[in-house]
Amino acid sequence: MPETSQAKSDNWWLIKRLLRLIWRYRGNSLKVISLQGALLCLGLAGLTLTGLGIDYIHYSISESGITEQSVAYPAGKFGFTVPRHWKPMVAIATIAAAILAFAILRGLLNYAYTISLNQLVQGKLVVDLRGEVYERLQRLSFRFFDANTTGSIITRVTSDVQSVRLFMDQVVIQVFIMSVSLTIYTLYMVSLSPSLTLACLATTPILWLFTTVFSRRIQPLYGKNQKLVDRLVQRFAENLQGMQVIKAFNFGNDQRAAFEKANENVFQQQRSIFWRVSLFSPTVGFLTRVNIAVLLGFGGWQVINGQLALGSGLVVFAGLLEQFSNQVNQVANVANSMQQSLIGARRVFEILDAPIEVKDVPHPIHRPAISGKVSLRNVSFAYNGTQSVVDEIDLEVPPGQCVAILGATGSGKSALMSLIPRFFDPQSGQVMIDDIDVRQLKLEDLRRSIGIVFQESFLFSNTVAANIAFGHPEATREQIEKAARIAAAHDFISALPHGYETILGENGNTLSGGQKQRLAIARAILLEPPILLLDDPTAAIDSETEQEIFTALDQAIAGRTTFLVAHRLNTLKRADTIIVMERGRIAQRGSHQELLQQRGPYRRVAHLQLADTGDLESFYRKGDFE
Ligand SMILES: Nc1ncnc2c1ncn2[C@@H]1O[C@H](COP(=O)(O)OP(=O)(O)OP(=O)(O)O)[C@@H](O)[C@H]1O
Repeated sequence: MPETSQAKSDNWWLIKRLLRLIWRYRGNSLKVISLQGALLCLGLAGLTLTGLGIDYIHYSISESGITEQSVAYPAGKFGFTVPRHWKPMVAIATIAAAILAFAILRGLLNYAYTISLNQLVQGKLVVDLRGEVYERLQRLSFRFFDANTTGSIITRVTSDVQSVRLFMDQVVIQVFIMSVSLTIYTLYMVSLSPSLTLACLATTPILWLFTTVFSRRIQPLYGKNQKLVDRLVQRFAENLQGMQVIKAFNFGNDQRAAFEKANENVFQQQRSIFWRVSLFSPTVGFLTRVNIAVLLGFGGWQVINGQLALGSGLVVFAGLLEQFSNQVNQVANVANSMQQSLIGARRVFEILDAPIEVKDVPHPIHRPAISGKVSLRNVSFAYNGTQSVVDEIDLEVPPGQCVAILGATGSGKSALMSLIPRFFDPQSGQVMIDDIDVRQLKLEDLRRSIGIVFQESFLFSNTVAANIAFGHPEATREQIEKAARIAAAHDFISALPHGYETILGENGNTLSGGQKQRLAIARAILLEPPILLLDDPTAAIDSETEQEIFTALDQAIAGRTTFLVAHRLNTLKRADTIIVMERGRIAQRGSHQELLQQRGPYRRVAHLQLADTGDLESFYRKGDFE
């Protein structure tokens, strides 16, 4: 398909989708549109009364002989008339009072309209849509987050959702109001003078043409603008997260310059949009003003020749034309909002439509109690679908056993572990728990049976207790403290100013690395899961604290199937089985003693560490090595 027709059909698809979305709010939209309808009627009534008033004054002047021209008694429109027996001042005061009453009513209705519209778009549409996007983000797999930057995701949930709102209030409702009012104004004008209507509206087709060209030109600019904003937000978020590195490497000025550049790019892009929009609105304004000149010339001539009444004819016509022009002027805003909302909507729908790769099968197996047997059968996995980072792995772990994983960085240890809680699904082979393929197990049951501690753990800006009970808010204080004791965290928590109720800073930045990891361990073991995944939890911790944690963890590991990524011999020795990974494959497997007896990577690592600590000789003396 050529690019333009592809873009056109894309836009149509988006518009249809947006209309379906808005259809959900038809009740409230109808209320808003009805209020606008009432405002339109009141406006017309006020205008008609003004025309009647002027005609009546004109008539009264001619009757009193101030002017020689004879004027016909004003004919009422829409039933508005002045009874012939009324005194002139009474009639004029009554008309003025009626105009005032309509104006007050209009003001009140306008207020109701603004409130209803705001409730509809901000209180309903935006809130619902944001909720849906958030909900979807929770269910999307890690692959989505690898492919999209945090900055882009944040702008989609914030400003792009607001752009979708524009489609409702600035496009759909506006177009509806515009079509109805333009039709009514045109009919009213035709009823007053068909020839004057034709003359005054002659410029309208040029206006439509101009608007179409404008829309086509502006849309790609909005698209580019969103991308630049994404980049700006991303840079900002990274700067905040990496503040420590920036300061440590004295890179503040360069980062500031880079940020300013991104900021400038957004500004330049917005300026180029602003230039076009600023040029478009006055041009449309000028075209509509041409009509007013025509009205004065041609309409004035009709009044002088007695073909048109002064008030209910020319003045009302002028009022209608003014309203007509105001509505047509909105075309520029509508076209602008339309392009903005289509760009935003496309980005929001990209999230709502992103495939949920890891999800429950239609009738998943419900297993609240799992014994913890884990089997991997010929499992291969590639992040990108082609290059395996886990390659044909077979592993059988009976319930309650501890498997330690050793391997060089990038050998696939984390990738292997991430297949057990289904952070990813393997391309081939099966991961089984209690002899059930994890893809058949209810995802909630699966994740509930697994406690995980990552290399670096994220803590929320909440209390210590809430962080430990994260994911299990129903946990009692007793359970929380028990988990903290097992993770050797109770003592330092008790020493905090408010103990378990101490509020942590963002990502627990008021704690040390070791303290954070201990909270993460407490969080993982809180509900005593049958399976524990410990992905090098002490990587960033000194060996003394590591020993302290692992001594405490012995109690947690006992009786649970545990996968433990570790590098230090003292930790590895605790495992029933050790597997050594190399480029996604298991290069060696066995117990500590068995592996020490074999030539291979494990023995090399052991050798190096023992030499480092000065224990190598004593090992040889004890005959641990061949
Ligand atoms: N999200 C990802 N997308 C694509 N490739 C990835 C992703 N995460 C890791 N990789 C790559 O997959 C391979 C295995 O990574 P993995 O994190 O499993 O290694 P690891 O053994 O746990 O390393 P480390 O000890 O450094 O944590 C590496 O080559 C890595 O570059």
